[in-house]
Amino acid sequence: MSYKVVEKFISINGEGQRAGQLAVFIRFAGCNLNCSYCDTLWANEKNVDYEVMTLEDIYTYIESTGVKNITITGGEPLLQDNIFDLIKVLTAENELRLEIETNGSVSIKKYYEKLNHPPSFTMDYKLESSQMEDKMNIDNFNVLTQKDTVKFVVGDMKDLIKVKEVIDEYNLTEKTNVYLSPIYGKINYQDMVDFMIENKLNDVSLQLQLHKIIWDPNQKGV
Ligand SMILES: C[S@@+](CC[C@H](N)C(=O)[O-])C[C@H]1O[C@@H](n2cnc3c(N)ncnc32)[C@H](O)[C@@H]1O
Ligand SMILES: Nc1nc2[nH]cc(C(=O)O)c2c(=O)[nH]1
Ligand code: SF4
Ligand SMILES: [Mg+2]
Repeated sequence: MSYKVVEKFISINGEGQRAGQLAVFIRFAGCNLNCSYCDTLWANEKNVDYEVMTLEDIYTYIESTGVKNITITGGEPLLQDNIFDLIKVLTAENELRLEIETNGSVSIKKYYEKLNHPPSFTMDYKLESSQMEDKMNIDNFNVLTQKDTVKFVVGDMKDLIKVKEVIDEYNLTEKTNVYLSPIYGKINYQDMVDFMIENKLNDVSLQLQLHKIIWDPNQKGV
């Protein structure tokens, strides 16, 4: 079994429930979507340079870092051949905490049905600004748990209004964690907080991508 890895690195997680904590990142090549704002489009290009790694190579690398939080991302990691096997191995280790960044278009059901300890999914709900909203697999909302997160990456007021509608329609804050994150450089943070106040968005967390504040926002490998 082999995987197309475009980068692997240690950093702090800049996003999600474990933001600020050390994490080891494995980024896979290729994606089925083409979000208007994607900050890793390079990883989705057909001729991107990648390292072929076996399951054992990835496991050995992760173990060698001594870091317990693992983030698997991309690209769209769930489309990587044999990704189920890698997730199975990494979730079988009690002391590791696996987080998967996924784009909301791929079914995550089988991970709940077949694994004793499913990973934590951070699943985007792509809004109009992304131009990918019609690709969402809404069925995923039925399987998410308190370990998971739905993330809305917002670019404007219209996106924010939709966020509230989707949260209400699917009772998302009762099922799972809900995060709001700005498209980098696109929307004023204070306008987002004002919207949260005006609409009583309880149980929703505003998230700024820490790594884009700490490092150059275009820097890879951080
Ligand atoms: C690069 S994606 C890879 C994983 C998966 N394809 C997805 O979209 O969730 C990782 C996360 O970065 C977010 N992201 C990408 N570009 C962004 C940007 N310009 N500003 C804020 N978040 C961004 C995505 O929405 C997603 O939550
Ligand atoms: N530091 C850091 N944290 C992250 N959390 C999720 C990331 C991603 O690209 O999926 C990411 C990333 O690219 N860098
Ligand atoms: S789904 Fe993720 S990797 Fe794919 S284009 Fe959108 S943000 Fe980029
Ligand atoms: Mg990123």
